[in-house]
Amino acid sequence: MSTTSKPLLEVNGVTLQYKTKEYLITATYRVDFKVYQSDRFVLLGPSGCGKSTLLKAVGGYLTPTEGEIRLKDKIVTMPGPDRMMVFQEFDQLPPWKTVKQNVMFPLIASGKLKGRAAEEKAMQYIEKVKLAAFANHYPHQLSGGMKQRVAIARGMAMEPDILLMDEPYAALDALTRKKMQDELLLLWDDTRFTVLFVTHSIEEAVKVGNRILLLSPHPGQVTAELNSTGEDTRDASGKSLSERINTMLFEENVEEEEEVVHV
Ligand SMILES: Nc1ncnc2c1ncn2[C@@H]1O[C@H](COP(=O)(O)OP(=O)(O)OP(=O)(O)O)[C@@H](O)[C@H]1O
Repeated sequence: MSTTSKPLLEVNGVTLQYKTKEYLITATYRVDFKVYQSDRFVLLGPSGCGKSTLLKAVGGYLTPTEGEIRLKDKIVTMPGPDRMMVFQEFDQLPPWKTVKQNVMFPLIASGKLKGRAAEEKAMQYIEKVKLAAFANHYPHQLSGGMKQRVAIARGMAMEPDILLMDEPYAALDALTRKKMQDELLLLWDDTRFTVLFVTHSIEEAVKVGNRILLLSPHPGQVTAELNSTGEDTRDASGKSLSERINTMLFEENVEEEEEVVHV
């Protein structure tokens, strides 16, 4: 990330609400952050602080009540191929499609490419994630880490500006989760994609992110923004980054009732 370059994604004073006839829930309140090219930007905060809601808004599935979201200076108003969501649980790859067919699918479904061109583009990204030898395999023949690479290749083949990942490892056991995080970082070393990553694990945020945005409990507001080297380094006072984050997130928190305003 270079602060002198222009941000890729800007979230400016974004308030997000869920409104129905019966209720109004404020999920985030006036959130600001900027994501730069090749950032691994993590949204971190307790359950219910609005991380997924923010990601949905960046994806264009939800319109801010207040503020704006800009991608390459253009206001986000709807979903688009410039923002690809990498789905939670990589078993969502259709099992009846081969690796190549899985990666080709969004290219064809979106009308971006057809036939041979779609196949070539898919193969280009399958090679990037080092799965060329498995292009004709089916998802059940792959390890979890390989499935993750297919899911990322599928997102990257669309050549989006940013990949969106919502708690991708939440359902995994600790060992598999660690492996998947390592795989993601290796892949990032090779390709330098930009990713906006949601988690509520401090450990995961410190490892996966180069920048971490801390959100307060419901409704989510920015508490702090921190850099991470990937190591849980100690500062001059002897406190590790994860300890400092833990203090910032939880020290003064009292368990709060969800704020539901009946209208
Ligand atoms: N579709 C919805 N309709 C109404 N309220 C919703 C909806 N989705 C989320 N919310 C509410 O918005 C708030 C933020 O939810 P969100 O899922 O964004 O939080 P989160 O930080 O991603 O939580 P978690 O870590 O548990 O996934 C919560 O109070 C939640 O109950």
